[in-house]
Amino acid sequence: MDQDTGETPPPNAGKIAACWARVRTRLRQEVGDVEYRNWLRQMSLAGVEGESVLIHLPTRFLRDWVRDHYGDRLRLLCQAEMPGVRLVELRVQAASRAEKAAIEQEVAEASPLAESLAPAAATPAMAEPVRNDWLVPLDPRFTFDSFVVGKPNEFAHACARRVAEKPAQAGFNPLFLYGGVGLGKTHLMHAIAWSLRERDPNLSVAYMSAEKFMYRFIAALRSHNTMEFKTQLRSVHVLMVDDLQFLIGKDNTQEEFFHTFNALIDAGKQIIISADKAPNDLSGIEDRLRTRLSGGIVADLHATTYELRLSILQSKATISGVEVPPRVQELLARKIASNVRDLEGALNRVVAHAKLFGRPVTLESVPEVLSDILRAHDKRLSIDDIQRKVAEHYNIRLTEMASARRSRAVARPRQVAMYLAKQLTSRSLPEIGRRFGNRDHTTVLHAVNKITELMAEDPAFAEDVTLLRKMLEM
Ligand SMILES: Nc1ncnc2c1ncn2[C@@H]1O[C@H](COP(=O)(O)OP(=O)(O)OP(=O)(O)O)[C@@H](O)[C@H]1O
Repeated sequence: MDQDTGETPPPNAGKIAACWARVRTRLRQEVGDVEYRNWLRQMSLAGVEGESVLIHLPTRFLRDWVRDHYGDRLRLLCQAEMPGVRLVELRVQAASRAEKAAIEQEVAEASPLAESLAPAAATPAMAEPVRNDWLVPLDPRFTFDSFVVGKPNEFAHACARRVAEKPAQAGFNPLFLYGGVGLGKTHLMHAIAWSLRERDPNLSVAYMSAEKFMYRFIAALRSHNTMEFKTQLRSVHVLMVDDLQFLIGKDNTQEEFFHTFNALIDAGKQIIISADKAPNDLSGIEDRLRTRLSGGIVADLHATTYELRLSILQSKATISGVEVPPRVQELLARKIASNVRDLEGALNRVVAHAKLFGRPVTLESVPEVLSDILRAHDKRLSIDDIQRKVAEHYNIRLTEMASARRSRAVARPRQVAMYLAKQLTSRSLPEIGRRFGNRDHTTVLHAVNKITELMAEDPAFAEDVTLLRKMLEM
């Protein structure tokens, strides 16, 4: 009689149990103790039905994990040990008391390697994930769906997707994301977390900034509660730490992070780190930590390209529900090249303005709404730039800008260039004159007045000059 269930086991149950024990042993030998302990030891044999072996696992996440990572191997071992068996069926069901006891027994007999893990890491985490709100403040906007992929971020994005689909895979652990400010590191980390939690709500995913890690650690030290801090962190399945560069020079916190990192990686948990630089360029980080940080995959987010900025604007404009004409998107994508955060900020302001005043977004209204932002991002236009662009536009030689020739074919473009130099740079009239073949400031003034006049008289000419100006401003 089974003491746990009160049922009489079927006659061949002993034989099947022995076969199952051999399957487990062989699996353990093949994958190693650490991997076995993390992913496989909670399997329990539920029986054999026809040609199928039924195996229970306590959570959907574990069931999927075992199926995806060990399914084939498990089937082959079962076929080898149990004649007549062709299939393995994995089901989600909590283990009975007897099964739990067997698992505990197995943990007690675990290898020296498993026992040498930091004590807190030995907590069986899979069945009872520790939930701590401070570990997971995720931004609902930062998902894979809202992340726009382009050349500069496609590798980092592909790595993030991979980790979200198959966490803790060899070669992808840790995942180290780096890049300049506002390029999407945090966004990608949150997207991984959302994706993992969507697939298994029981999975405990911890996301925190390195700064938060430090404050929590210091608070734990002060309250003599470091054990709880360690236990909380080491019981998670996936740990994400954002802006690791914050730990530079914080020796004690770095040391603690190093131990947490090791304990989790050795226990087969996934770690995701972000920083502003690649591990090798993070000066002030201990060499041993640097080495471990580079031990998985390192992916960088490059500065955005015009095309990516445009795609991001298109995507965010659609979400905003306000019509943002393509020309306005092009203007913003050209002007605000620093990072996505700034680009988003500019778009948000344009959208908020349109909603508040009920006015459409136009190419004319944007420079006004964003005057401060655009000024800050203005590339300093030089008189050289203007002369080159104007000469190119009117198909004359650049040297004509400074020549003494007075024929209309060169004099008018020269006047346009002087006019634009006055409009688009902060140079004085005498300074501009000097750059146009040492002309007097009154000649520049005359050019400015003449062009203003012609623009008022001739719409086609005005359009031409306005176009030139826009091209220069972009
Ligand atoms: N490819 C992208 N698609 C959509 N939005 C993006 C993309 N890249 C960045 N963003 C947005 O830009 C903003 C800044 O991104 P995020 O906070 O992830 O940058 P970061 O690299 O973590 O910056 P920091 O180094 O300052 O922490 C966020 O609102 C994010 O949603």
